[in-house]
Amino acid sequence: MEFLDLSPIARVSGTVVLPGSKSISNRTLLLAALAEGVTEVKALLASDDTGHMLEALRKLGVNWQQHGASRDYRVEGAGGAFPVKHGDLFLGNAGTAFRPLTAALALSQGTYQLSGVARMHERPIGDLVDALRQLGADITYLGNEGFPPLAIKPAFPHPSPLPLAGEGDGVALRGLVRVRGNVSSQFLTALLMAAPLAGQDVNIEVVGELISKPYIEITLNLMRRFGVEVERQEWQVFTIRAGQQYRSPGEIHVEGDASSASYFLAAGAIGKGPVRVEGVGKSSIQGDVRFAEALASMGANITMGDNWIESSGSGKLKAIDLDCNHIPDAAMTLAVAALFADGTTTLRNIASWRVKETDRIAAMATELRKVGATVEEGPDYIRVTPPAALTPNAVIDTYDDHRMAMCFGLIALGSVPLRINDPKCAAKTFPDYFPKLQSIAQNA
Ligand SMILES: O=C(O)C1=C[C@@H](OP(=O)(O)O)[C@@H](O)[C@H](O)C1
Ligand SMILES: C=C(OP(=O)(O)O)C(=O)O
Repeated sequence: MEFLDLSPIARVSGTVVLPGSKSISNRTLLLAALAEGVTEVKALLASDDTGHMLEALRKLGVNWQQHGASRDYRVEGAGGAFPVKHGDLFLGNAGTAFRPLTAALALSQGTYQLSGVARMHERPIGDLVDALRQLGADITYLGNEGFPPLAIKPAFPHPSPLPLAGEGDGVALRGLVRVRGNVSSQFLTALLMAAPLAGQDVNIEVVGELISKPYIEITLNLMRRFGVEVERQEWQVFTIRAGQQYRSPGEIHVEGDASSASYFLAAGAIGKGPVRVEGVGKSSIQGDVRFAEALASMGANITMGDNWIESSGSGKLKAIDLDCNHIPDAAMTLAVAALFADGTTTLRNIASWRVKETDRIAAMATELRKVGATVEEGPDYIRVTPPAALTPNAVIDTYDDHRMAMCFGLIALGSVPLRINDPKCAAKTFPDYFPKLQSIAQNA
């Protein structure tokens, strides 16, 4: 197993230009592929997750070119469903590729198989498949019921009317789809983005609580930029009227990744700073910019411009008790920052951590204990009490989870050396994370 030995970091300061947002990159690629016209995508994220989406789109007959070695791409939209009507797609562990492509392909009148890494085959997709079946989709589980891999066949004889879903239980809207919202918001995102392919009005009703709501805002924002309006009643019912077609906005600039920003902002607060991240700021459409608020409540000094955020601090943080449902990814950074706090930190409403790249509540608890923390875990929370002094030379396992690798890198700021196993798993969203962390570090 490859590993990375980190020396103690005495302090950090400097500026980091962020890689592109994963969530915006993969949504933009898919919408550009389905749109009429050519989209110039600027500053796309280069990582495993976007690589899987690009590769899948190529196989599905979508032409795209990278401009030289830049992060800029030209995508020729198919003007509707995918041109290639059959194929096997391998999507790694990229939720933002797997879930939205499942929905778009289920409404593309073709025969496809979708698979991923072993962990992707343990990540639930049943709620999305149930919802797509209400629209007439023909989807079969090739492994365990409710999980990838999936086989998709042509849905219904296009453009014949869809079945009347929901009849008999009080609602009889044509094209009514019900989807559960409490496992992953990516299911609703996937339905929303694919809805214009259904050839009729689609009403999506969210059943139960909707988690990770800010990601739905990203979805609606990008759909709007590609010319499709969604009518909504709060977080409950979303209507996509028939007759709308994605149209290229010409050019889309991908913001820096706000979740990736969290590691450097936390570093600035723990390692004195100032650390500035460039690429996200006040005008960001990503919910994870609100990580900065959480860090401020731990005592960090935060300043923000339209396109940058800066953090600094005394090195000592205040413990917090926070509902993190709106920032599920950046909340992992808070769990490690909690090691530098003056008491017990509780992060609540994070049940979705258990079905992501690994069981993140269990993984976080196990690895934090290796550096001496006292950790209590529950079905949907984690409680971290820091030790008097961090245990040196911990060997941190990363569970093929990019965020485990990235947030545990911050432990070097606690004056201890440590080893990170399999640091290259950071490539899911941030291939040069560790060099960038070193670039702002002054070693002790
Ligand atoms: O839609 C998106 O881009 C994402 C939604 C979130 O997932 P959940 O909705 O499953 O919490 C988040 O954790 C993931 O990294 C990206
Ligand atoms: C949950 C994550 O990824 P995915 O898009 O695969 O769901 C993540 O990046 O933290």
